[in-house]
Amino acid sequence: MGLRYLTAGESHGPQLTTIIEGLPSGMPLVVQDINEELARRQRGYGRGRRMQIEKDTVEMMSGVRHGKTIGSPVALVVKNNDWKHWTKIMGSEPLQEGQEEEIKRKVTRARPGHADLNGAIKYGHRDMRNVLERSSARETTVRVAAGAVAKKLLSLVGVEIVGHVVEIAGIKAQAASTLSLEEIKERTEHSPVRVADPNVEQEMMDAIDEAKKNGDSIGGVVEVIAVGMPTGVGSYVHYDRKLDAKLAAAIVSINAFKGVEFGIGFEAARKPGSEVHDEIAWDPKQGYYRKTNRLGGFEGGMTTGMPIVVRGVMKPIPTLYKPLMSVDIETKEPFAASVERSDSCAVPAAAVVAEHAVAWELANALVEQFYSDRFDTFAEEIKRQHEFARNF
Ligand SMILES: Cc1cc2nc3c(=O)[nH]c(=O)nc-3n(C[C@H](O)[C@H](O)[C@H](O)COP(=O)(O)O)c2cc1C
Ligand SMILES: C=C(O[C@@H]1CC(C(=O)O)=C[C@@H](OP(=O)(O)O)[C@H]1O)C(=O)O
Repeated sequence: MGLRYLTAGESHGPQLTTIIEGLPSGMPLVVQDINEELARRQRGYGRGRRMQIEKDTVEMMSGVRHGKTIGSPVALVVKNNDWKHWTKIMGSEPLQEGQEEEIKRKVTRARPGHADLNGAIKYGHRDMRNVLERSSARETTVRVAAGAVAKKLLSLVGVEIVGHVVEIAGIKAQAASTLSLEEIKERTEHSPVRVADPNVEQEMMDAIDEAKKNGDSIGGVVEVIAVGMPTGVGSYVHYDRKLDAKLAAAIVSINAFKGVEFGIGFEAARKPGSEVHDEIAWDPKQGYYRKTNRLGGFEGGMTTGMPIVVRGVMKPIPTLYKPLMSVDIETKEPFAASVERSDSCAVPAAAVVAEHAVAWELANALVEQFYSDRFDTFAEEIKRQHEFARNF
């Protein structure tokens, strides 16, 4: 038994919804736990006007009573403020005769890099709005809401997690490996680009301004660090039980993410084994540990007990105010792609999304491995695993 969640909702529809199942009963949870994370996702330099329209907050519709989970599914809703401007275009009622052209705002010129054309062909939509409404990263709002619940569970069993930006458009932050997780949290929380290295902050902001001015977009790299996971979570026995593989899928599932690495990542291809693998040591206080953490907290699909370090690369935003060429699906003529209101860089926001995507997978892995219907016994099992590993 693990956790699962679904999301529903269009970008300009009335609301986004998530239903989370499998949380142990008796876990403390309040809306503020989630709202703080939603606010973090909304901050970040480079976003378009939509973020000024929205002020994402969650309504808890089920599964929590008097500040604690009760074992039943937790349903969370985030209303779209923008919906009021889109009720005609996005309404569920059939259109009246003559209304079609007036209100539909049909999208027929696919944006290269977005889901428009493939989605239209797949589902047979002549209006690509039917695709973009759901492929939009607006959905990451409720993924963060579900991830915030996971983060809460993790914090209650001693696992802390942070996501931050390490590169934007080729501008690299100094490695944060010398900083503690707390320091990274503190430094990045008030940084407009969510970067721990203050020396590159302005340069990154300038690059975003420049891209915006040119009607272009830029991408970057985010890093998520998690500390406090017990040793031996995940498994080597089967491909679909490897926890690093699940984290990789979670990162690439985020809109516009194209690659993942753990620890020194792709650098491992260029180094001998003696400079990649982490020597094992033991001391009476902490038990086994690695002298370095180049593999980013995983061996054999299982946690080593060292910090988990996972990075993801985000491509530049596909919607360009100076659009690339495309084809109109009505006429088959070449046309500049549609321009929808858009961000020019969403890497800082995506760092928060990645943090929550990883939090979800870690919480799920703990629930699967230390399953209990009750939160108190679940938390005790995790404590026992820490002790077991320490005394092994
Ligand atoms: C936080 C966030 C904000 C995004 N904002 C935009 C945007 O404003 N305009 C856009 O075209 N794409 C935006 N994207 C990226 C698209 O959603 C994404 O490229 C698209 O769904 C196609 O999926 P793929 O790039 O993963 O193939 C955003 C992604 C994230 C994570
Ligand atoms: C709404 C969000 O991001 C959106 C993601 C997105 C896309 O194509 O992915 C396109 C833009 O939508 P809109 O045209 O409504 O401004 C972004 O604002 C959000 O992050 O909450």
